[in-house]
Amino acid sequence: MSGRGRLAVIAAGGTGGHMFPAQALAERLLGDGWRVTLSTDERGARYAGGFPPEVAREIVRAATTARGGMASRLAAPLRIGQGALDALGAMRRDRPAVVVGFGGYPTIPAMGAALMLRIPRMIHEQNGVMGRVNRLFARRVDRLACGTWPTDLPPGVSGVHTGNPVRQAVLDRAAAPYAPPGGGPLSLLVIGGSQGARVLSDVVPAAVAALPPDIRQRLHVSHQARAEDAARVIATYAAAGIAAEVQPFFADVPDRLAGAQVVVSRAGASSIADITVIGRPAILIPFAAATGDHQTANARALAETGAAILMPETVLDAASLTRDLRAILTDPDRAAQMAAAALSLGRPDAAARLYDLVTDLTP
Ligand SMILES: CC(=O)N[C@H]1[C@@H](OP(=O)(O)OP(=O)(O)OC[C@H]2O[C@@H](n3ccc(=O)[nH]c3=O)[C@H](O)[C@@H]2O)O[C@H](CO)[C@@H](O)[C@@H]1O
Repeated sequence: MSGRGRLAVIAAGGTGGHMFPAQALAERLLGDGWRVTLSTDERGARYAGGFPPEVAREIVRAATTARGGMASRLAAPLRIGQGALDALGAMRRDRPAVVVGFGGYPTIPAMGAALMLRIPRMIHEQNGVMGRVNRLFARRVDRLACGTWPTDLPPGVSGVHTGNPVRQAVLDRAAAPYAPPGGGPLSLLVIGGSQGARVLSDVVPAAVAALPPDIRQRLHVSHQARAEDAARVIATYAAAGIAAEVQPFFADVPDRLAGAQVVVSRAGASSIADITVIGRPAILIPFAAATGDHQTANARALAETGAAILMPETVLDAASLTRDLRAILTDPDRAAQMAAAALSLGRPDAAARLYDLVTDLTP
């Protein structure tokens, strides 16, 4: 095994969008004999439940200067500095062979410490527009791996396209045969990223309730909704006689994706990676306020190949969504073509490519 017990520190934080690709690389490294430490903050640790238990956790102090009230913004540099000291101490002690950052403020301490100690370093950018922290380190790393092609790489910086790595549970369903919508049961999956999306709870149940009765009667909806939105989502589906499961986070999304005839989703990088690796038709509603509108950039490739319908939030309403859902659910040929187009964009080898970059850096 080429890892031979060497240590890789994986730094990720903020949302699941950073944590899930990090998990995919961690799974791969462990499988090849590496030891892995996850460096994150308390918020990031909430999304680390799926990491293999062999992965050690290093919870660092972290903060953001981009959000929050004035007092927390002013205190942020101090907290980041404390976090960097935590990370520096841990790295002096453990001497990792490589540090890989996946973006988010909690990666600043680990990436900064690796820079100071001249430990080989790499970042992975998931989106079509770079995140702030990855941009900060883009010139100070040995490799920049890209999930898609960022439109705003800093001048003189070149990236390596790896795709966005997906978790093993997604790989286990990769290219699972698609059952186009026919006369039998129909399944719709609604996901709003790792935190759920209020707008999907505002619009999707009403759109589904307006589908023709013969579709509604055969439909099962899995709808991820924030806890505060769940009651009204459940009530709308129930009033329309639609079988629906509503949860704040589905732990078995790969299975639900594999079983879906159509998916309504935000256009976060991992959601798109999952949809394309398994290969399902999608209606994508990018989060308009994402940094640099990167979700629209993420969704564009799917829309351009006919894998997905891209519906900007500005034009989103229940009637448009009903129209598009109906178009897919009543046209098996089109649905099958969309599923095949999605699959053609999937990168099931992304974790392996990322892993190859790690081993290149650590001969
Ligand atoms: C609001 C926001 O700024 N989101 C950003 C965040 O993504 P965010 O954390 O929202 O989500 P992503 O779409 O990248 O990933 C969500 C992951 O959670 C999974 N899932 C989702 C719902 C569920 O019930 N169960 C489940 O397992 C999805 O299948 C996917 O694997 O980081 C991403 C990567 O930098 C960005 O592209 C997103 O724009």
